[in-house]
Amino acid sequence: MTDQSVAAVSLTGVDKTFDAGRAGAVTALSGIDLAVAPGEFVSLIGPSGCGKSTLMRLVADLERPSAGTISVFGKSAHQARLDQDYGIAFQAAGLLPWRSVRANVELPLQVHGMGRAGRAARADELLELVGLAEFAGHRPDQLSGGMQQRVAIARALAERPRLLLMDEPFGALDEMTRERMQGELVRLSTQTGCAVIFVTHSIPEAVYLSDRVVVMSPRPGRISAVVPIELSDRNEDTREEPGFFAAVTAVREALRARASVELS
Ligand SMILES: Nc1ncnc2c1ncn2[C@@H]1O[C@H](COP(=O)(O)OP(=O)(O)OP(=O)(O)O)[C@@H](O)[C@H]1O
Repeated sequence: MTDQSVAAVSLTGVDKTFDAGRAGAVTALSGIDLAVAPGEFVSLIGPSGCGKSTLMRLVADLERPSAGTISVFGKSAHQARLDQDYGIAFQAAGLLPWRSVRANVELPLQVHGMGRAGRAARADELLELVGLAEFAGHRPDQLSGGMQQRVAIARALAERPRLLLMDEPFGALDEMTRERMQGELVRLSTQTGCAVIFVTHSIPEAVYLSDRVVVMSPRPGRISAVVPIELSDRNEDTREEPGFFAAVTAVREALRARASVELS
């Protein structure tokens, strides 16, 4: 059972500076405070270079913060990575080219000792979900970029994680597939109660998916606004509803407000 009193992810006073050689130091993130509750869906949005991917990489323990603390379900980011407390779907699909699509999806289950029949059943279910059932026997390089991305999402979901870290996972998908995947992701996160941190450049996507949209600004990367999204439901009609447009406008204005401060 999930302990609701412990944040899924908590960042406190987090800074990240990169040493960029002769170009000097780059402050990618400064003073980041963010807590994501168990089961909460939070999107990160902001202009290119504002540190969205860096923030995700810190949570996933692929980078270390220069200052501040990060915890994942009350553990250090490092321990959470060792314990594989989350599923990851990042921009590059990161599939193993020599394994079939099915074997890629089964990989985390295999690593954790699940038997052959259980793995196969779960992989079938997930490949059905992402619309790739008939490609189970293909190698990743026989699929388009968007299809590879869907395999990566299926793999991230394989172990029913209580946290998903997703960095522009739908960026390479056509609009119709993207909307279908958004619907599936909402359904999945609601059904499984998993928390999600989701990086996107799309305002409507962030609004459709999220409980809160975190708006970031660059140089240095900071959180400039947090917009709560209060939609009663997410279904096929949601994108046509006045509440949806109002939320899109609120996020757009938060992004614009920041851009106009920078230009002035
Ligand atoms: N390994 C690194 N070494 C040096 N600088 C880096 C490194 N990784 C990121 N940066 C810098 O940190 C800043 C934030 O980069 P990051 O990729 O996190 O931004 P982003 O918001 O995800 O951008 P995008 O929307 O374009 O994907 C940028 O200025 C980038 O150049």
